[in-house]
Amino acid sequence: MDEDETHTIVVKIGGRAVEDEASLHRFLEELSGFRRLGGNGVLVHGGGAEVSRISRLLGIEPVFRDGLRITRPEEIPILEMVLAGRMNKSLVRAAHAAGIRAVGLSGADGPILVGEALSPETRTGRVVSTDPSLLSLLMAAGYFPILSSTTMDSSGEGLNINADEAALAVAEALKADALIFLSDIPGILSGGEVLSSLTPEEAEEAIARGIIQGGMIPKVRSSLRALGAGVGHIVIGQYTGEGDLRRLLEGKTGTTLHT
Ligand SMILES: Nc1ncnc2c1ncn2[C@@H]1O[C@H](COP(=O)(O)OP(=O)(O)O)[C@@H](O)[C@H]1O
Ligand SMILES: CC(=O)N[C@@H](CCC(=O)OP(=O)(O)O)C(=O)O
Repeated sequence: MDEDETHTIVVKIGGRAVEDEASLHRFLEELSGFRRLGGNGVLVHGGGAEVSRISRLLGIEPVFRDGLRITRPEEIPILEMVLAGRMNKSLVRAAHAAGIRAVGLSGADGPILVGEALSPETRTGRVVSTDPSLLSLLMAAGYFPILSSTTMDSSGEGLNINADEAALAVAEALKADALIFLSDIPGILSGGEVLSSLTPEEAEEAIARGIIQGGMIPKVRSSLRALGAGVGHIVIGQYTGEGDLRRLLEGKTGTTLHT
């Protein structure tokens, strides 16, 4: 990034990527450097695997369809405890340790994200409105927002939004220059190889053929919507070591989605 350019990036970090403490620390150090050069951004995090682990301890067997948790009302407090609580606060602490003035939020703060349930039987939702003004206010004051995807509907009832979809909504609302999905895989895999780029047509075909499955489906669908919304650069990949953030932003690693 040139020193006179201001870039706004949205990074979505998946739950399993957060658990790799050494990589997380290196990523936050590089993010801190990006901010010192004048870059802005928001970190949206997941944590679905940890939610499932705690749910099972409490006797609730998680149910997923096409990578989305089919959320029952009794799972909302667990989601809020794990995502808006433990995951969010541990990321905020790790970011401060890397020199980032982080502020932890959930989608319901502001509210940044308001959703609606996919059907009357579930508390899994889709985003219906995004207000980025709280995020912009914090960024303008030098803070770095770290956002969990838990939120609410228009009557204040808790709602579970997939973190990939929350990241898409934020990237769209902020008109971000780039949307980066950091996961536990180096990109979209086909036959064991990372695909360096993918068009919307190729992505839909890969979903239809079962090459893209489970948690990769919401990531790819959110990427395709971000492409349609004019987000400049969309990449799915992994952070393993110093320089990966720059390489992901330059499309030199991971899978870049393009038209
Ligand atoms: N074609 C594919 N390429 C890479 N990963 C895939 C693919 N299809 C399914 N996956 C699965 O998607 C997972 C990433 O999604 P998810 O578990 O939701 O991660 P995150 O927590 O980062 O959002 C990978 O670990 C992998 O198991
Ligand atoms: C509706 C839905 O699926 N919500 C997700 C929210 C967390 C998430 O997306 O976590 P990862 O990014 O780590 O997968 C869930 O309940 O698991």
